[in-house]
Amino acid sequence: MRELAGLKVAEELADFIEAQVLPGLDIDAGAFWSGAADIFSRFVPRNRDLLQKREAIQSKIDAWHRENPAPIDADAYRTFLTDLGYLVPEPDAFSVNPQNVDPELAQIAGPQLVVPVLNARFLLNAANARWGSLYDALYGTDAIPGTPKPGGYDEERGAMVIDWGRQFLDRAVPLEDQLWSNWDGSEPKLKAPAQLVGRNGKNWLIRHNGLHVEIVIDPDHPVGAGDKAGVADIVLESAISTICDFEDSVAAVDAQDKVLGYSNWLGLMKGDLRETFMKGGEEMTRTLNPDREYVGLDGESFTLPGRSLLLARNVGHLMTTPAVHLPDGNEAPEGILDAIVTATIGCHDLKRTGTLSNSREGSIYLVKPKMHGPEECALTNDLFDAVEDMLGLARHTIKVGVMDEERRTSANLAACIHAVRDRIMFINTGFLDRTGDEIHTAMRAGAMKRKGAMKETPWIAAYEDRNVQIGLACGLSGKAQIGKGMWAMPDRMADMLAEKIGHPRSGANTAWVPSPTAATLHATHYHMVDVFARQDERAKETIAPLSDLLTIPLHRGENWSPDEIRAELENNAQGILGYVVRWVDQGVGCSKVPNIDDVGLMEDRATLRISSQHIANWLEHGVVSPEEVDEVLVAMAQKVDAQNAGDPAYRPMADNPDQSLAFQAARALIFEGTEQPSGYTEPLLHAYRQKVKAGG
Ligand SMILES: CC(=O)SCCNC(=O)CCNC(=O)[C@H](O)C(C)(C)COP(=O)(O)OP(=O)(O)OC[C@H]1O[C@@H](n2cnc3c(N)ncnc32)[C@H](O)[C@@H]1OP(=O)(O)O
Ligand SMILES: O=CC(=O)O
Ligand SMILES: [Mg+2]
Repeated sequence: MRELAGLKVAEELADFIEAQVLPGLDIDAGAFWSGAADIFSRFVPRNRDLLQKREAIQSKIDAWHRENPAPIDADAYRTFLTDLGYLVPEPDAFSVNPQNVDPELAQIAGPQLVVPVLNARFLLNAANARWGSLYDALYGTDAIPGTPKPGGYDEERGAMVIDWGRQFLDRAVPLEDQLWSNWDGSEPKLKAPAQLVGRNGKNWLIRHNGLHVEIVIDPDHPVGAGDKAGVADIVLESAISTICDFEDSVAAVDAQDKVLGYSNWLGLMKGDLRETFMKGGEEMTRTLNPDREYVGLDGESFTLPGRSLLLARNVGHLMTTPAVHLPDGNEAPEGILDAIVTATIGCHDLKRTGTLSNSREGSIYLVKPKMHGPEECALTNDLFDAVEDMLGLARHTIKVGVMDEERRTSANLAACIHAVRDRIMFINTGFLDRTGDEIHTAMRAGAMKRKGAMKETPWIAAYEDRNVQIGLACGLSGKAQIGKGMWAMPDRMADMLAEKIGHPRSGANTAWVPSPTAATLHATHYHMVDVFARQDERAKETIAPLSDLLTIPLHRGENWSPDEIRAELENNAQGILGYVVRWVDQGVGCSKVPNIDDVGLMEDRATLRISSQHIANWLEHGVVSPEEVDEVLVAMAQKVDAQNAGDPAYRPMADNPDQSLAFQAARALIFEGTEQPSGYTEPLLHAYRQKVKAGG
């Protein structure tokens, strides 16, 4: 550790900041560390107090439920929450006022991709996923029934893809007097002629609902050769923005991990990130795509962004990091370090020290997760003020995306938005964490419904509705995003196409997707729905009642059979083990884990929070016994071992669960679940991963 302005900073972090981050920024190392030390000294006590407040509130809620067993008296419960300060007064009517927000967030409705920041190969892919091949996305997934026949291009499937693509164009950008399938490749006469905006060589560029569609003409291409208009592909503007995630999709437990994440973010902000890897037996190097060149119909050249607008999701207020120790010897809050370092790195984009630019409007975009209520949002706001002062940035250069994913934030959403009203770039419903917090907050109220049934309960409908309605009432439309959550079945693209259109229909101008392919397919939805018109309609609605939001999803006399209980338990246990084993043993923070029906599910720390809290809740209320849980964990460990048999780096758990740190971590997440702060999984995951890294 190096002593810097009273802080003890891990060597690799100190070296990274001084040798790679600060050069080019006109910030002197001494000033940086004293600025950082000053921010820690000002914000650490407040951060700690707010964490203590979380615990104090939770223990009072626990006690109330013990004294007021279900059925819950809704009025008494609400009075209790008000007296507790859990519910705060609504602010007077106001409108948010962020300045210099890029159009990708304020004006364009389209998909938002999320990508783990520790994986440079995926990160580059994500940044480049601004544009995606619709033909590839359809051909290679279940969006089209069946699978490609092996042995080269499957013409029959190709024909289905082409047909799908033409029908999409007919719906999104119809021709005046014919179907796109009859088009001969001459200048397309669109029903709305102004939608035809330019050319790239022979390709045609169309703009609809703020999104571009490029019709690729290449008669020499195998697909274009068989097409009477020579169409080789339809390329869609897809991942309009991308969240580079330092939080729930990564396993970052020490200075080494943090520096890897920060250095990838630096590569993105400077535009020089590159990664070389083997794919299909060949070495390939991936870099960031340049912007795209077009010629307008008036003959004037113009460019369009070649890359997704990039945001960094910092960690929340809870965790501390061994990368920096405070003068009192304690670890520093990781969220404060993230704010300082990711914003400093963002200055490379503002100063254009590299070749490519991210924010054309000169903003730095940081997403803040897992905040509980307005005081915690105010902490973030003041912290970002302090970071701006330290870096000499104009006030509100750093924008914030507020994840509405904790119950105290949903219940006080207008006040939360008010706390960051001049820097807000989005609110969104992180329904996965939010479900975890729903269970944890009401842990002592009774046994929860099964996980699947939870989606049909009043609280979640009210949560989704209120997020849009309150966002609109606070004036977010046209200024910031109102977003929806993740599609967590990365291989189920047909289902996604059928269901996720519900997000733009709900008035959301973005929704999360797990992969570039999903981004391209989800982009088609924003051609079907005019989101801003939907927002105008929804702005007239009455806001869904808080009482629905506060209705706890308790089991109500459903007569679960032993088989149903077992199935629920097995499903949760398998998901936990399948995810935790890769996190703890291999440092993989986001995985596709097959569920009991062999559907690959995206698992991250938020889905783990739900599964572990759910079993903890059933244990607490005697729906399952500790012995049953232990027995199921061992049985599921065998299953997970079998699922990973092809991975040479995998360490089996079932033969000797007592010796497997991964198995022990999974078990602790359940058996110590009621005691974990807000039901979060990161304290235990970090502790076990650190043991593995230490050679344990
Ligand atoms: C509740 C929440 O907080 S949700 C937010 C956190 N979740 C996420 O960030 C999800 C991000 N997604 C992922 O990490 C991955 O898609 C997973 C883990 C779900 C699946 O990963 P895999 O099993 O490796 O995916 P799969 O084999 O289907 O595809 C891999 C290919 O897709 C690409 N890919 C997959 N996901 C992404 C992504 N999010 N961004 C960019 N590229 C991606 C990879 O680059 C790779 O392509 P390449 O070989 O050309 O590099
Ligand atoms: O972060 C997203 C969530 O659903 O949780
Ligand atoms: Mg979350």
